[in-house]
Amino acid sequence: MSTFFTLKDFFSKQKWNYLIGVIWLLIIDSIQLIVPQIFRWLTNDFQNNALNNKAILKYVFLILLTGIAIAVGRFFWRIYILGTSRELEYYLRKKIFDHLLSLSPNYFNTHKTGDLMAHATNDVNAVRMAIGQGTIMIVDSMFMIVLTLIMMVKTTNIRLTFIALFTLPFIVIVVSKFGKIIHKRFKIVQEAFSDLTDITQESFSGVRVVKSFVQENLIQSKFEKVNNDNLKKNLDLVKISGTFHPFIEFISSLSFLLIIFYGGKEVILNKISLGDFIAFNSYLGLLVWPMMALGWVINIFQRGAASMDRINIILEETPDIVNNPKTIELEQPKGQVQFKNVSFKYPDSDNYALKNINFSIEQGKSLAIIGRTGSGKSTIASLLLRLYDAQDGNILFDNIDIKDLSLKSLRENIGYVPQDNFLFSNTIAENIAFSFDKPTSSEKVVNAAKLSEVYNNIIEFENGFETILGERGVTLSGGQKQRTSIARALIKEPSVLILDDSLSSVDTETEEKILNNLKTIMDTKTTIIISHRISTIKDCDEIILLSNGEIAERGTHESLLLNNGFYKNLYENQLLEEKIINN
Ligand SMILES: Nc1ncnc2c1ncn2[C@@H]1O[C@H](COP(=O)(O)OP(=O)(O)OP(=O)(O)O)[C@@H](O)[C@H]1O
Repeated sequence: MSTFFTLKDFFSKQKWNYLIGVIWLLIIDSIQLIVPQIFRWLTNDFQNNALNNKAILKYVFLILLTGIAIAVGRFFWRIYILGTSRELEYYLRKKIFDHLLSLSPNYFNTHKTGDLMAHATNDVNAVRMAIGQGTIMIVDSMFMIVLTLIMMVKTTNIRLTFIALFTLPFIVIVVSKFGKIIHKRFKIVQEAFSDLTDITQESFSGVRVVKSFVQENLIQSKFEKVNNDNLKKNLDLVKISGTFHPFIEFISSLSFLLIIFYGGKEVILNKISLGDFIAFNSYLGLLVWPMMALGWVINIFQRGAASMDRINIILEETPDIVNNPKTIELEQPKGQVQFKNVSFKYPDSDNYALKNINFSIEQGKSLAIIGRTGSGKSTIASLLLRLYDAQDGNILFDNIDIKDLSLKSLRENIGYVPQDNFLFSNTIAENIAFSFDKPTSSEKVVNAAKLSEVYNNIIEFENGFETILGERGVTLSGGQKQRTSIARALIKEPSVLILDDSLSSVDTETEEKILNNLKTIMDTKTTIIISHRISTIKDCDEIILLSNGEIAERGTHESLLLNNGFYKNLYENQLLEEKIINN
């Protein structure tokens, strides 16, 4: 039960709904117990020749009335208990989603999206079933067992009731043995489903790569393997559930045999009336269902508990990057950035991605970071945004250690254009205005689009800024995506703008226009440009050249050329490339 402790807030909020539902359930159960009594009266009247038309009508009316009452009552307990379990589904999904959002980026490097999706769907469903259907069955079966036993003793005698209960201990043993196996197998089934969701998600996210490399067969066979594995694990579960239920049904129905034998004898010996015997059998019929329900409850609870275990693992995960107890908010940010002896290793990596990095950018100045692929350029941006924390050294924003700033304040003041330029399946306007909680003025959106030189492309689309992007709409070209991402960062009017290789798909003419636009709006702000192209960064106030995570060269474009180092080499190679292309 401690597995479900995570849901205590939900239960304390919803306890009244559950209580009302349970009360309705108990009322209906009690009404159900009247039905065998009606049969008993009817049989006894019949046996005593007291059954006339009026009596038959009375019994028909009574049966009808109990039928209606049961139907109405069932409606209410369904609404209160099953309705509340739907609320639980909503609550739990939101809790998982909100918690995942609070986790640091590294969590998502080590956990597959498909797996997380499976938790939010199948596992949440299994918990809902346990809390909804499971609760109904446990309350229902316990109450029915107790009341039915009382009615059985009252209708006949304690001896016959004990005989009817002969099978109960066997049921308890079978239930506990099977329960453990079901728990284990259901966990395995859920893991297999996670793998299935994962491969489906990955195959279709990468469908363009799959098609262009003509690897449909490879993906198909991978899917087939996982699908097959999922089938096998489900069949293992079905086998155990398939043995469990008939077994329980068989054991519980043995009671009927015993009662027909012993009860029949008591009728012959006139110890009980025929009416009593029929009512007793009806009660036994009522008892079989709760006994079987106990079996189902165990099955459903074990599945729910297995899924809750899996969900708890996510909910217990703590974010690596959190606010300090006392955080500072940036009041009037200037955008000064300083790296002091910063060294950093990615989690689970033995090598330093950055080693002893030192630089400082004053307000209104620009810094360029250049270097071979994998030299650590993007890592500098990630550290400044506190997507990771450096193991050594300090990073200062306006002379405050970024670990002392609130994450919100720090990130709100940085306009980041990431390398992957991810855009959501929303309208272009919504993508550009992504940093605003409320809809922002279209004038701001248009202005940002003009500054990033994507405006003319957007207005050419039939729906302009209202064009929907992604799976449900238009696919932008690489350059259009990059410029839309730049607009998304510029609209924030950030104190620090980071362009991470954000002009690589833009032609040099457009690049120049964008850089000129930036010069005017960023004159009092800080710009960090990460690039492979020297044409993008040559006008920056300082350029640092990274090599294997270390600053190998630094200076202005002119001073670096005089250095005769790797930078000059790179510049000459790029000039040569340009010449070849232009010829
Ligand atoms: N999440 C991560 N976990 C482990 N290692 C990582 C991670 N991200 C990057 N690295 C490694 O850190 C090093 C620096 O990566 P980084 O992305 O900063 O390079 P970069 O200079 O920006 O490269 P590029 O020009 O290709 O974008 C690389 O060796 C890379 O493999």
